[in-house]
Amino acid sequence: MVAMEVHTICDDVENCQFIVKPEDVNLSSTLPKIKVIGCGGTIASVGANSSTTAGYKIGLTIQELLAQLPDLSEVCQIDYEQVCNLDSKEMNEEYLMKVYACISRNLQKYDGFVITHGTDTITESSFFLELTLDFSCPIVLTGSMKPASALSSDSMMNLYSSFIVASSPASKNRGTLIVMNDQITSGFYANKTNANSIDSFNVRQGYLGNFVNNELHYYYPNNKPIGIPNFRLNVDITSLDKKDNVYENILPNVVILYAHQGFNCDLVKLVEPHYSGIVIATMGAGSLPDSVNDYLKTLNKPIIYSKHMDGMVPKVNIPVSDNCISAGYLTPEKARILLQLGIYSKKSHSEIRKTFHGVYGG
Ligand SMILES: NC(=O)C[C@H](N)C(=O)O
Repeated sequence: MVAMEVHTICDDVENCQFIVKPEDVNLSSTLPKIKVIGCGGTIASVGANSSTTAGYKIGLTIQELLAQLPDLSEVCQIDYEQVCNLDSKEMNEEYLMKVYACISRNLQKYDGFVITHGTDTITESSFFLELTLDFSCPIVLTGSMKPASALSSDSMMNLYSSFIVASSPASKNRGTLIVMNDQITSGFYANKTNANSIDSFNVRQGYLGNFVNNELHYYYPNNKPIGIPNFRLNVDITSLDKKDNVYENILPNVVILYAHQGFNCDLVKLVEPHYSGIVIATMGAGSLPDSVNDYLKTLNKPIIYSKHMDGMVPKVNIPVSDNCISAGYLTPEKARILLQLGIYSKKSHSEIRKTFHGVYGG
């Protein structure tokens, strides 16, 4: 791994004014108390040199990132916890549950949370946390598209603006938020739309607000997206991140299949016995060959019809069968999470259908 010099604005990170250890959070201070949870991603990564924007490695801890921030001592108190330090392609149920447990345990103690995360799967995590946590405080997820070591990296600015957003009372009751490239987006709606551009988190539903020169502007009053169900997870949040393997296999297995010209039942038959449910990224707005639809109707498990581009799947485009359900506007990745939670909560096919309908017009 290539070492990067960390330019520390606080000479003594351990004792600097706004970064504190969890046990040192001053509960009587009137400044908002923000917990930052480090998960890794490009925001914490280092390239071979300052022009490198690919092939970089995760190289910075959350503490090292915090050390590069401008002074926030008049804005908030920050403490940190490194839950993992990974490219988000390695994020899985285990790490997601650790993040869930960390926030659940600390909800009463903090005024807001910032999660640093790889952008490839940041919207899966924001969507999962939205559906499983019962919260009104700001939960901000951020990442970057260029490594922290790159010229014009978006890494530190995204992190900095996330603290401003998480510290503001105006950010309460808006659900999970993704703060990237000066834009504030709903973590429920946001999708990554480009693999390279720093302006990647565009959403049809619009940005919630903007961040310019330390000023935070929301375009709409505080509100969460409509119809979001809340799933109660029956997990021990106190011991969840202490024991090994406690958090594995909590959620049922759901697979995503990607349809294309010539798609047939072969792959479906191969994977079907191993999964509790299947999401299919269909062609267009729910299209699958008739032979595949006929087979899927016979399965005694939920099949979610999603699209693999922008748009939605109207109900009339999919087979009329108890187990065949439209994902509405949901991407296949988010449909997978919603289906996992539905099956975990022992919902019937018609209850799962209602959930998809309510959450995103499925
Ligand atoms: N921009 C990024 O963060 C991409 C990186 N591969 C990740 O998801 O961890």
